[in-house]
Amino acid sequence: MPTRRYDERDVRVRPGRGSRPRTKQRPEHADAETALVTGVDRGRYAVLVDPDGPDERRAIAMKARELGRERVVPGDRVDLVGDTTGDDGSLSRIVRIGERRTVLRRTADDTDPVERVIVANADQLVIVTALADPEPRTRMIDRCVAAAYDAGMDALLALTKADLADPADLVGMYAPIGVRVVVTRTEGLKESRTIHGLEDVRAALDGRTSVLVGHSGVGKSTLVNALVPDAYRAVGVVNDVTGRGRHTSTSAVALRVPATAGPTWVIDTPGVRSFGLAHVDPQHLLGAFADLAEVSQECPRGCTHSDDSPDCALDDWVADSPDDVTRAARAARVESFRRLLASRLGTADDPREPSRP
Ligand SMILES: Nc1nc2c(ncn2[C@@H]2O[C@H](COP(=O)(O)OP(=O)(O)OP(=O)(O)O)[C@@H](O)[C@H]2O)c(=O)[nH]1
Ligand SMILES: [Zn+2]
Repeated sequence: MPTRRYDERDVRVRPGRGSRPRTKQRPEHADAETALVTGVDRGRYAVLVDPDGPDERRAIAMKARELGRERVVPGDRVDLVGDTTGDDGSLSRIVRIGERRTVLRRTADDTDPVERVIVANADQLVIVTALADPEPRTRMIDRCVAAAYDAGMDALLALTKADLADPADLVGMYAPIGVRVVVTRTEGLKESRTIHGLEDVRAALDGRTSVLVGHSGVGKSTLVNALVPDAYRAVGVVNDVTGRGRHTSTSAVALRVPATAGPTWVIDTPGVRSFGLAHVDPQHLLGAFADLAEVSQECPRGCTHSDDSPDCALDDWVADSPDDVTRAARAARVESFRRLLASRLGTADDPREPSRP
C-alpha cells in the first residue's frame, strides 16, 4: 500500500510539521456517521451516507468551518454530523476527512498553477483511448500511466473503436509495463447498439474504484452510459441544491456501477485531460516496476535512472544479461520505464507527438 504523499493541504507551514501527524479527531463528534463523497459543486458536497450499508442514503453536506481550506474531493471518506437524513432541504456537515489511500492530481494550467488533488482513494486509472477517430496519442497515455503509478493506482487502458483499427500495436506497447488492456467496439445503430467487450470492462472494474479519463470523442460517455445506465440522473442531487446545470460542472463525479459482484465505482472527470506529474519522483515511479526497483538498489546515490545517468544499474542489468532473449526483454523493460519517466517532463498535448509508437 502506498504511503500518503503530501498534497496542497501540507503547503501551509505549521509548527511541528513532520514530527507529529496532524490529527483530525475531534472527540465532540464521536457520534458522526461515515459517508462517501460522490460529487462537489460550489461548496456543496453530494455524499452517500453509510455506503453499502443497510441505511445507505444520499445527502448533501457542507464543510465544517474547522476544516478550514482543506479540500474535500470525490472518493473521500468523511465523517458527517448534523442532519444526515438526506431529506429534502437537509444539510449535514463534514467534520473529518479520512486518511487517503491514494490521491490523484490534475495538471496545473494557466488558470491554476497548483496541481490540486481531484480524486481520493481510487484503485485504478482507466485511460479511455480510441484506436482511431481520434488517433491514439501514446504520449498522453504514458503520462496517465505515470500519474497512476505515482498515485499508487493501477492503470487500465480501455481501447475503443476496435471496429476502426487493430489494437495489436498498443496492446504490445502497454501490456509489458503492467497496464491491463481491454478492447471494445460498438455494433449497430444508436438505439439498438451493442458494445462488444463491455463485459471485460465490467470485470476489470468489479469491486474497485476507477477514475476514467479520456479526450473528447474517444467514446468515454458511450462507455459510462452503458456501464451506469442512470449515470447522470444519479448525481443530480448536487444540482438540485445549487440549481446549476450538471453539464457546466467540470469536477469529478462518482457513479456506482450496477451488475457487479463487489462495490464498484467509476469516477468520471469531465474536462480533465491529463494528470499532474510535477510531483513525481523517479524513485516513487520505480515502485511500480518491482524488478527494476530491486536492480536499482545497486545504483549510485541520487541516481535518476534516466538514459544519461552515469553508472545507472539498470544499464548494467541489461548489459549483463545471460542471453540475447533476456537482454531484449530487459532492455524493453528499462526502455518502458524510462519512457514513463521522460513523459512527466513534456506536455500531454504536444502537437509534435507521433500518433503511433
Ligand atoms: N466506430 C465506433 N464509434 C464509436 C465507438 N464508441 C463510440 N463511438 C462514437 O464516437 C463518438 C464519440 O463518442 P462519445 O461517447 O460521445 O465520446 P466522449 O469521449 O464521451 O466524448 P465527449 O462527449 O465529447 O466527451 C460518438 O459518435 C460515438 O457514437 C466504437 O466503438 N466504434
Ligand atoms: Zn539508476
